[in-house]
Amino acid sequence: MYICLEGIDGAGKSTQMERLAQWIENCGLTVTRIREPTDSPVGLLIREMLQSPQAQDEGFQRTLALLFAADRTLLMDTISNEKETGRIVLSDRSFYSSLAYQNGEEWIAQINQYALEPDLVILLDLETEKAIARCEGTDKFEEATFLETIRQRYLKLAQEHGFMVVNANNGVNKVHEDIKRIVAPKLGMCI
Ligand SMILES: Nc1ncnc2c1ncn2[C@@H]1O[C@H](COP(=O)(O)OP(=O)(O)O)[C@@H](O)[C@H]1O
Ligand SMILES: Cc1cn([C@H]2C[C@H](O)[C@@H](COP(=O)(O)OP(=O)(O)O)O2)c(=O)[nH]c1=O
Repeated sequence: MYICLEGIDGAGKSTQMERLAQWIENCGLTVTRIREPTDSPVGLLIREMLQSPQAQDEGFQRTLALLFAADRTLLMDTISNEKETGRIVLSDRSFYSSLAYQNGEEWIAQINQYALEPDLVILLDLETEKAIARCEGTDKFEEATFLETIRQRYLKLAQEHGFMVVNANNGVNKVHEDIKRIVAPKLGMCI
């Protein structure tokens, strides 16, 4: 099963990924953790480019969208193989991040046509002000108005694609419990 956590910068994806992975492993299942952008040369290039002052320029954004699509294409064989062997793939982000952060829905869908759809997407919905407070504003993507736009796009995607939405404004343990309640029945596990 391919499970993905989505949400704006600072929503708690990395924190919850680790807790969820440990809980699933403690229940005796094998988990493969992935994240986007990856640690591949493409992913490292993306992270470098995100620091650029031009990160939000339209042309730059098109290049980033292509790089994000290329970066995730490298993951697809791994995800397919892990699913075939019955392992759980837990991902921090997916191609839905490109639909939320980059512009041109049809084009984004086209360049991501080889991206696998997660079997379960959990959106960590966080108030933008809290996200800004949690992030050091390390890259251009962490500006309040920009993040609020992204947050609203995620909520629209959630409605269109059946994401499970978790209130990420709560404490870490409460968010973790809410995520477990969603994942447990999908994996035939008890909480
Ligand atoms: N539920 C929470 N309440 C308060 N702070 C949190 C919560 N979840 C995560 N954090 C903190 O917010 C920051 C961003 O969390 P992180 O998991 O890295 O988010 P993301 O991966 O979505 O950017 C970290 O400093 C983390 O310790
Ligand atoms: C995967 C992906 C990430 N991003 C953005 C979201 C983040 O601002 C940035 C780096 O992702 P990430 O390291 O996950 O940031 P964070 O942990 O703060 O959420 O890249 C896109 O714009 N498009 C994408 O397709």
